[in-house]
Amino acid sequence: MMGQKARLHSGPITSGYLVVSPRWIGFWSRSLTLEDEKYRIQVLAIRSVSTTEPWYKGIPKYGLQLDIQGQSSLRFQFRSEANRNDALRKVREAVEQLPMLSPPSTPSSRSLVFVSRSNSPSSTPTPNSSFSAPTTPASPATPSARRSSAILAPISRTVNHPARRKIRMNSDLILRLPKAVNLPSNLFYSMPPMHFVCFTIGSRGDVQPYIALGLGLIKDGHKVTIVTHKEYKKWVEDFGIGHRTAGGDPGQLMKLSVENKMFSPQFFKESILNFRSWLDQLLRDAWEQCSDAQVLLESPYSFAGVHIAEALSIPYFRVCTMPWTKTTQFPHPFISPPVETPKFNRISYVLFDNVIWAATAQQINRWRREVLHLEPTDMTHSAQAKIPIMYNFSSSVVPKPMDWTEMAYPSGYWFLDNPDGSNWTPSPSLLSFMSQARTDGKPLVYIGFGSITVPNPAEVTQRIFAAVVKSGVRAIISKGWSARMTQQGDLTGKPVEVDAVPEECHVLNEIPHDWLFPKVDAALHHGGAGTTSASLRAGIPTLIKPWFGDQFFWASRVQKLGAGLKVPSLRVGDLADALTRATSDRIMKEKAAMVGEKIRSEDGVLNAIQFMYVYLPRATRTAQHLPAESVEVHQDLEVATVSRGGVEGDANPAGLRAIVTQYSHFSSCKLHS
Ligand SMILES: CC(C)[C@@H](C)/C=C/[C@@H](C)[C@H]1CC[C@H]2C3=CC=C4C[C@@H](O[C@@H]5O[C@H](CO)[C@@H](O)[C@H](O)[C@H]5O)CC[C@]4(C)[C@H]3CC[C@]12C
Ligand SMILES: O=c1ccn([C@@H]2O[C@H](COP(=O)(O)OP(=O)(O)O)[C@@H](O)[C@H]2O)c(=O)[nH]1
Repeated sequence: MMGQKARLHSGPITSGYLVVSPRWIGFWSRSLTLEDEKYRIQVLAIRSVSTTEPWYKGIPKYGLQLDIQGQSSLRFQFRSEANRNDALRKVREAVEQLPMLSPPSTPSSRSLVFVSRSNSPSSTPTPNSSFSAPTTPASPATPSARRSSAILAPISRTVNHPARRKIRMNSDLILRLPKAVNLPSNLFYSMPPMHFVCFTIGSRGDVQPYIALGLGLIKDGHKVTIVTHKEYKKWVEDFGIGHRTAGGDPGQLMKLSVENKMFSPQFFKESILNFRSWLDQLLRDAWEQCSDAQVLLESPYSFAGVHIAEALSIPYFRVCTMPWTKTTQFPHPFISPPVETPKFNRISYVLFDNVIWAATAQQINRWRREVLHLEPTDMTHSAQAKIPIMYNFSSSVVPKPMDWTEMAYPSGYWFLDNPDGSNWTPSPSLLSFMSQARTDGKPLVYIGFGSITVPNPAEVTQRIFAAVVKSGVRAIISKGWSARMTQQGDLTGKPVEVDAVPEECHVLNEIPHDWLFPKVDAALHHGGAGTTSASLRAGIPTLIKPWFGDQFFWASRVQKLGAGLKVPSLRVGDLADALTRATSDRIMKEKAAMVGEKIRSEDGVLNAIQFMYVYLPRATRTAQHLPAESVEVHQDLEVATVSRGGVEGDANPAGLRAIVTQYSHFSSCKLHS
């Protein structure tokens, strides 16, 4: 289908085709070298469309700008004013007509509307004219009433319902099915029991999300094992999840990451000098501990999983707490660029992948040859575009970049409530401190830096005390992993001694954030993905003093959301100013509360499980290793609208059977009551 030729300015200028349909605006550009550029924008998300000045003075180029909710604007360039005006008109018509459209239509009626070379547009827009979408946007789909058109995006969770039927579809059928489009909005999947193995390294924040996901998978009948540091064994097993050991001492990994700016020459010098043997051991342990997996999930910086999945020919999904797929929207979280430009942002991911691969390729290929009995590989093997990756963060915090494909899926956060077990209870002294703060009419805040092994904990603690007193708040202060330093002395081995704790502060080691954060007025922390998600979910202003890695990214996000601030330093004045602002700025409080409401409305764990079921075939390099019957389709009989042969109809088994018969000629499949 040809659309209107246009050029897109999104970093590199790319030539391609712009197509407008009643619900979607599409642009794609075929690349001879790099990957194609594909954009698919919901008309619903268009906030305004306007003409723009020619980009190159003197050369007759005609510009069109799309302002998109939550995203950077897209600017197109057309060869002629007529083409530009025609595109403007088509987009305007689509935006105006959207509210009048019937509920999501069937594929047969949703034919694409071309931006044709009309020479006599009905209303010739004047140059620089602009058009804004109606202020009352069409009612956005609520989480449980997914629009059928959203099926083009990864499947989202629908309401669970006891009265549902099962259709077993075997792997042949799944793999030969056309891309499932326009399925009834109440369909969701489950599958026969399988052994999911999750391989991750790092801090608590790298493990806790997998426990949350694991509990969801176990609830759906699966077996789950988390392969990670020995330090987390009891914690994981207390949740009824299997644990196997790999990765060595996480404290050493964090120390390396905190003391040496991630991705800096010093970082690589230190890691190459002291972590080569660590990597060899990690690879050996990973193969031993993951060899009975039927589905393998991995944090991308654990290195081994993608190769193990190839050796076992099993489905493989990446999981990440931070953006890891290249985009023009923001730089790689481990690379703090001097300036953020679309082009540099995109290049930062390529740079990161290439440098990490160059540093590890020799060891990985030796391991592939000697242990996995696989041929050596190269960068293309683990190219992100081919691997489904789930991001356990919310699109309300990080809107999905338009240059991410459907294989990059922000599922929503994977929250683990009662992370310290259901027997945890607050101490009487803590409850008394919190009650006194309320009695005294003082704001109550949390301060803690999680798994950061703070280099000089005693000095940092004194500064925090001084800032709390100066700002007039009451503070619950968590020592977190810096408590490790207190026992072992600081980085120089010098014992850490802390002066008397002021009455405005209550110090503890760790505390479940899901319990505490809804009870305080603000949180000041290091910006770990998990801690950030916890304070945002609680709807309280989030103050972030970043130390390394993705924490700078999260600090930028909360600031852009208006739901918090990046704290520039640990100077007493900066800390006190931030605490005062967060506990007094009404607008920040309101924005934080709005973000919290959106996050609480999502179910990231179930969205992720649904994504894996839908994309299982594509996550498998060779499909024959899928289980004989891999997917069951559940139909919520009471609520679903069933498309029968392309016609919306009532929910009933006959309708469901219609769906099945549409595909049954591919292979045998049964309808279970
Ligand atoms: C030996 C090789 C030549 C050399 C290249 C290998 C070096 C490795 C030791 C390091 C290479 C990549 C590093 C890491 C990557 C990512 C990590 C995630 C991080 O977890 C995050 O902690 C944050 C702070 O709390 C938090 O914001 C976020 O939510 C967490 O996901 C922890 C460190 C690390 C695992 C890091 C460790 C060193 C290697 C693996
Ligand atoms: O005292 C604590 C410290 C951490 N957490 C939780 O543990 C996870 C830590 O994840 P994060 O990504 O912040 O990384 P880390 O703390 O490991 O650096 C988050 O969900 C926190 O909410 C908690 O509940 N209480």
